[in-house]
Amino acid sequence: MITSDRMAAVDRNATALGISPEWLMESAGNAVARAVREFGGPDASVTVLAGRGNNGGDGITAARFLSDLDVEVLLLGRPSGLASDETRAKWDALQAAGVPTREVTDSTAIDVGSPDIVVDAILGTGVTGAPREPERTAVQAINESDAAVVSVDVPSGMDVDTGEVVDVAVDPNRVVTFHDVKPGLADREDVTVANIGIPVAAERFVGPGDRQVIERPSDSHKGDFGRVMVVGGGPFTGAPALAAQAALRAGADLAYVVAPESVADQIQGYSEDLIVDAVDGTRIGPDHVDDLLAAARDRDVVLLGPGLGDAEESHAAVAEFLEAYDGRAVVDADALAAVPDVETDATVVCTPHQGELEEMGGPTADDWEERSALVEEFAADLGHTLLVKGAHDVISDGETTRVNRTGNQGMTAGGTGDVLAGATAALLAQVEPVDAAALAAYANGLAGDAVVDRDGFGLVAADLLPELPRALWDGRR
Ligand SMILES: NC(=O)C1=CN([C@@H]2O[C@H](COP(=O)(O)OP(=O)(O)OC[C@H]3O[C@@H](n4cnc5c(N)ncnc54)[C@H](O)[C@@H]3O)[C@@H](O)[C@H]2O)[C@H](O)CC1
Ligand SMILES: [K+]
Repeated sequence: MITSDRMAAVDRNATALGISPEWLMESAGNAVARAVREFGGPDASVTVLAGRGNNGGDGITAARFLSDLDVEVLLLGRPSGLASDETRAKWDALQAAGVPTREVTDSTAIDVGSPDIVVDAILGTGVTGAPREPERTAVQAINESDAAVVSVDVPSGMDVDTGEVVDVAVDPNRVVTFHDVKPGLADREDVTVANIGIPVAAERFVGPGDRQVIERPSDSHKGDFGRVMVVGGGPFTGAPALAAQAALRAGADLAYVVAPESVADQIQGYSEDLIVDAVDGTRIGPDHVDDLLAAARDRDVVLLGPGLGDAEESHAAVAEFLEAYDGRAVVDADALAAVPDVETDATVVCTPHQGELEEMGGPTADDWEERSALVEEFAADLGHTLLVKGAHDVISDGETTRVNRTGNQGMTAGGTGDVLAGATAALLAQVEPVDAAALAAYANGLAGDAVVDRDGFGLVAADLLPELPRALWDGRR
């Protein structure tokens, strides 16, 4: 099952793998044409009703595959109004093939005729709200015709994510949907799924399409993108500072560091963008837990671990905090050891490297494919999301598992994990855990690739910070 948002992300990932939207449309049109032949027999007459989006492009492509039959295309609009390059290319190919077409701009001029089969390629996953004109009349004309109806991808007018019909939708005899079943089509017996050549890699590997989960609407307010609180420092100071700065670079509105007073000034010294709150002493310990819980109430995500150290008292503090906390948390570094023994209502993303995973009782495997299956099982047992760092990062919540391939051997430098944890925390304030962890891993690796491509090896963790925005947004706004 796949939602339309995830489908759009996977499409984009396929493009990045060299599989162009035009190829996918060619496969989609071919699949529809095959279904029409199966359904209508060798002598069927066919009318394709095509909208201006890519759903229409699939129908236009199908008509070319059916050019040996009595086939006609009704385009709802003008060719100049076709929405994408690939649909225009398919329209030109249809014209060159000499398939008869009609352009209808006025809904009163819609005449489906009396073919054996109508192909419904009016609206697909790009529909918003109820069909407008002339699409609305076209939907009704299909439902009133005596023809058998084959819908392309989704019955036009239906919301594929919910199955809801706002006003009118096509009532088909068959739906040829692409790549995977959409939630709104589950439990229907008239649906077939066509493989259109999107490889497993486009879903499994995190890619540029995974960036589409984050948005920054123009009417946003301060705080909409999260307040992140980093709990750490004591034996180390750079780690919490890096993590908090990474949270800001990954889009958080405010980043707080709660650290022992012995190091608070030093942490503040790294950046004026950080809000540093000092607690007594030289280590985070159980005495601080009440204050941490109180502070966490006003924060969207808590990141536990950067620079915390492995003192017994700090370990105990993490465990006590998680037992009482029910918000969102990222757990990294020395804080990870507390997780397996803790009962918590918190939504937790753990970011171990292979060694830390094993210390948590997790699996080990050299081969990343085997590792990803084992990490999925362990995440399910643990009840938390895991981001296991390595040459191939494995991200799993026990159900959905993704693998990230960005990054390079320059990133073995100290502190890159703190940057990743901070970015994960920022994204966890905005999106679901597995999406946050996958995107953080992707962006962190891409940032490292940008630095090393430009400068060569010798990267330090702070180099990643200014690269994170481009890695996440690629100039999109
Ligand atoms: N990977 C795949 O699954 C592939 C799917 N393909 C097909 O592409 C469509 C989605 O295409 P898209 O262009 O995004 O959207 P639509 O064609 O569904 O419609 C957009 C079109 O319609 C206009 N519009 C939106 N809402 C309404 C409305 N309520 N009333 C009237 N008009 C509306 C909008 O302005 C656009 O012009 C998917 O379903 C598949 O069929 C690819 O071809 C192959 C890969
Ligand atoms: K359709």
